[in-house]
Amino acid sequence: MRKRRGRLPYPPGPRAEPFLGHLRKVPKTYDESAYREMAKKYGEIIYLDILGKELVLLNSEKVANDLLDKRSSIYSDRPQLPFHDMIGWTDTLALLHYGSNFLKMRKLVQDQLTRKKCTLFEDIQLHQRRLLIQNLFHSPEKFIAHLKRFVTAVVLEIAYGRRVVSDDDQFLINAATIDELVAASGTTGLVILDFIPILKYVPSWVPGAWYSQFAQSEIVFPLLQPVKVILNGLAAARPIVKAIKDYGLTVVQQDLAAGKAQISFSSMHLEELMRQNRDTKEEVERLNLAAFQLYTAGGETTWSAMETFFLAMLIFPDSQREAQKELDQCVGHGRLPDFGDRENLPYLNCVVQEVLRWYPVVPLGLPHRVMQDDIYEGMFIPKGTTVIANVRLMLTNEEIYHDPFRFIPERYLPKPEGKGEPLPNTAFGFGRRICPGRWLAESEMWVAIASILSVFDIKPIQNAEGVDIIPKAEFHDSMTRYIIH
Ligand code: HEM
Repeated sequence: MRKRRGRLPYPPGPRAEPFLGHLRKVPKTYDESAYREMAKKYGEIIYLDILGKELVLLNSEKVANDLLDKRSSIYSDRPQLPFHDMIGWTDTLALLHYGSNFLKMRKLVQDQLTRKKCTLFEDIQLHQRRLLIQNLFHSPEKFIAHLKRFVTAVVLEIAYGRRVVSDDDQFLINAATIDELVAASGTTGLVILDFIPILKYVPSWVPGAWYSQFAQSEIVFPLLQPVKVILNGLAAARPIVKAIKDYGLTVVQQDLAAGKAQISFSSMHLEELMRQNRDTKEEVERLNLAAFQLYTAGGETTWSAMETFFLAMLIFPDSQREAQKELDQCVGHGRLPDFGDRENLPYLNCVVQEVLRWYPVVPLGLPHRVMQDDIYEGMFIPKGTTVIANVRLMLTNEEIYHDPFRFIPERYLPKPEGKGEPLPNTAFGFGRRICPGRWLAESEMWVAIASILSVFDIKPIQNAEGVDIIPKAEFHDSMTRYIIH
């Protein structure tokens, strides 16, 4: 353990090399078994220095809660993310630095998405799930597209009051472009890589370096092809992001002027600002970014979780049958489940939780940054350190979750039916940055999962010999995680 100028030690970690620090000691992509080994060796909190960038990895829920939750007042900043800055991404809530603008924008979003207020959006979800079921019935092979459309349509209607009516709706196209950008934040980092080739070796999970994984991948992002052709760089995406950011609120402003705006997050706040004569450029821009964040943060994450649900049902068919048995008993065959059934379907509720735990959508959470020097259990954590919660490790901790790599929904049921294991709340992050959309996400997942299982069996396709092809649980990691097809 190194000493900080002869005083308190940093948290433990591998031995560093001059200049490179721990660059060569950590795996290049997010290799969870390597980080598991590291955690076994060095413990709940690990210090790493990668080319002078100080990082602390938190490996247990206790330490994450102690720092990110209980000391939230100093652990709620985000690190500098130059590549995301280049595409004009860092003024959105999720990446915004802590400060008064963040607090105001966070309040706007959070107040709208409380557990209670989410019930206001149930009709939107019920309408969209009906379309989801119809779409799955007509073209089950396009289930990923249907899931994307479902989650995107829900958040779009909440944000802007616009109902998606066709697949070529401009809002859907914008959302798809944004999804690609989030995933490809890297490819476009090639510009920087050209200048500082050593960055290629920075592990892709290091915040701001997601690009390095994609720089070498062969993932194709069709909507972004023109961007790559023009400049092969992130900066070229900036005007696209700006245009998409402004699109939604402009539509709402036009609808309001024409007297045909539907009630939505944007219309309500805009009208309120106008009523109070507070519709300054700054306030309107904050609202614009908050609305934009609703559908960017709320789309890909929830869709990715739904995709994980399909995978789990293929690999663990017994859980599917158990949930269907419960649905048959409680809801019967004459109707689709609705939110009133939620409390009567304990097993199904556990399925939703287990999807969030089994393969968390954001396995390393979003990075936090400590705003002042701190001391934790005798260890020194310098101001400016990036703090990463290894959520995947926490949610597969054998001391908390038995047989953690298996999908076992009943683990959450009280004893003796279940094991009374804790719900995987850490999947939504920590402290003042905890996901404000968590109630909505769970509600969308619930209604989609309950409806799908009440009318369909999820089964694997078969090869020419009639043998089931069960996909592997393999994921791409970008900011969120999604399944390799
Ligand atoms: C299964 C679905 C979802 C998962 C797993 C998820 C997870 C997360 C995580 C891990 C964070 C970072 C928390 C931290 O920094 O400690 C986050 C932030 C955020 N999420 Fe979600 N999320 C989901 C759905 C949603 C939805 C539906 C919305 C809104 C409609 C949303 C809006 C946001 C926003 C605005 C932030 C940034 C908060 C901030 O930085 O203060 N999320 N989410």
